[in-house]
Amino acid sequence: MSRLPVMSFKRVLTSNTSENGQDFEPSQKKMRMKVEPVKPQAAATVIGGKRPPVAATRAPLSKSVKGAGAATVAAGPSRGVLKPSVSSTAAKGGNMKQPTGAKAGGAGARRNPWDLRGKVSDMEDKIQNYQVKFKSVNQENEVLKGSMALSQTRAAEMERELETQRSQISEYQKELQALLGVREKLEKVSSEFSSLESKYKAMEALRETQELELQTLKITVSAQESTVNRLQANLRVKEEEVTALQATVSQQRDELHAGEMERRRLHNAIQELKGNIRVFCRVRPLVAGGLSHHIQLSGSDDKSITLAKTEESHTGKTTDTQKNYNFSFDRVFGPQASQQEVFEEISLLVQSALDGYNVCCFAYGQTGSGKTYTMEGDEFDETRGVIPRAVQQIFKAADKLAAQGWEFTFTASFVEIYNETLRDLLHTGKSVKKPDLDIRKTTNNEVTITNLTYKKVSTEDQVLGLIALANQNRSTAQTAQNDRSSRSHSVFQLDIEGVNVGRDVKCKSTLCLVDLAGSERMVKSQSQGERFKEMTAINGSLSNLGIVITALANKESYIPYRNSKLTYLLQGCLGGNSKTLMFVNIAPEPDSFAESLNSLRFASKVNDCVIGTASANRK
Ligand SMILES: Nc1ncnc2c1ncn2[C@@H]1O[C@H](COP(=O)(O)OP(=O)(O)OP(=O)(O)O)[C@@H](O)[C@H]1O
Repeated sequence: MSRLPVMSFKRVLTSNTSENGQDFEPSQKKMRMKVEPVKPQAAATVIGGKRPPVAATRAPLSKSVKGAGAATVAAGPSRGVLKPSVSSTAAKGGNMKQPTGAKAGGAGARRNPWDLRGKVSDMEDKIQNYQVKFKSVNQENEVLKGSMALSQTRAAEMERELETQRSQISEYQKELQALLGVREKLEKVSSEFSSLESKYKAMEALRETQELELQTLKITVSAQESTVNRLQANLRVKEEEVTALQATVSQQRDELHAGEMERRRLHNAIQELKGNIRVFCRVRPLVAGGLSHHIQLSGSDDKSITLAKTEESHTGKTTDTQKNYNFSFDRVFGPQASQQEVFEEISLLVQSALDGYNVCCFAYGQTGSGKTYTMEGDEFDETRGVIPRAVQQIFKAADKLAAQGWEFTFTASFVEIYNETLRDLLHTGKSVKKPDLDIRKTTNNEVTITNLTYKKVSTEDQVLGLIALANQNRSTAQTAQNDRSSRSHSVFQLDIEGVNVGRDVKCKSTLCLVDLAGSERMVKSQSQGERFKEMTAINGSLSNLGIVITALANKESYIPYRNSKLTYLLQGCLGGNSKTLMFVNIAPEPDSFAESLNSLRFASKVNDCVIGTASANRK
């Protein structure tokens, strides 16, 4: 601040004062007139913007220092204006000695070079003037210092205020931060809210859809309820009908059962009328074809057979005599009779087996007469024999009876009797030594064979499989011992057990199908050694069969069943509680005449027997 007067001083000299002092121009009076109205505002502008305090202090200063000086110094650019002020002061003060020449010369007049005193006087005026000015500046400086102190105080106050405001701003910033956090939360909440709102809208839409569906469902349910009501009403009607039908069914079942029992009774009565032992004769066709002349079958019925033998006259003088041997049986089948025809007659007895009666069917005749063909037949359907057909009938009938509440179990066995020794034809073991078979009687007086294979069967095929196995076992033995099958009896047994739980009825029976050994007489075969033994055994068992049947027919107290394995084994199927069918097979060749006659005689004896009334094994 203190440089101002110095600078101002020099400059005033430089710019406005010429070497020759021309700054004291005649127009200085005009200049002073211009300076006087300097306003405080101008000073305020120069000081630099802190207007209010400075303005307040400058007003008095302007008065004491003649305002124009102060204003001139402060204004700077108005330096030239100072000259008139000084001139004015000098003029007023009258201290300045006006050079005579100047006075004489008036304004703009220069002192003469020689007017040194005038010049000195001018210089002294100038110095005085500057001193005044210096004082004024000093005063102004002081004022400015005071102003500056005030300004500093003010600045300190403002600093404090600023600090206060800063701290307030900091507070505000914190609050702003907090508010920003709040705003963030608010935004989050807002977005959640909008998400929830959209969810709500979706839920609302769903609810509306579901309400619609509910309405539809209600309508459907209502429709279904009425349907259910209608159906329930129908159901009640149907239930009543079912109850009535059940009563009818029950009644019809009773009637059916009664009918079935009646059928069995009548069937049995018919069988009894036919005789519990029946004999069928079957003549095999000639191997070479054509007709046999010595066998005559009745054309009127199917029950008679005549063996005619023409005896030549020993002397040749008389005519040859023909001797006829007439036999009649329950049925005689000629060479043309099919397996089916033959079986139709037997099927009634097979039915009896299912009804609970023991049934025994055996084929008797000389070797090659057709016993095996009759009992087993061969593999073709139409030539199947009695055993496969009987098995088929039994399983079919059992299936039908199942509808009436009957349940059946079947057990099959196949045994061979050779030389009074039993052999299990269903044995499948590999051991060379076969277990000994022995005929025993159970506590129920039933005949059973120890160690024999008893197979449970439930289908026809299973039984056919067993028959095939039996034949295989027989043929194996046959190769070891020539023509063994002709000299052994084979006995197929099917044990049948039936139960009708609903009716509390049970039945039990055995179907026994026997292919007997060849019945040749010993005389003809002229057997010796092993063959003699075989023939003895065969003849023994066959003759014992005849004896047993005769004893049964005569109702003898003792029946010699145990005299042979065959009769012992067939004990259950022969006698009072059984139905017996005997096939007598005849070979049609002329050289078999004697054997045929022998067979027919044996069969005739059997045919004459009337075995007591059979009773079903019912419980
Ligand atoms: N009714 C028949 N129709 C056609 N062929 C028959 C008839 N009877 C038997 N045969 C045939 O005669 C032959 C002898 O019959 P089969 O073997 O049945 O006699 P078999 O009495 O059982 O003899 P074996 O005592 O040796 O067993 C067989 O080839 C058989 O096919």
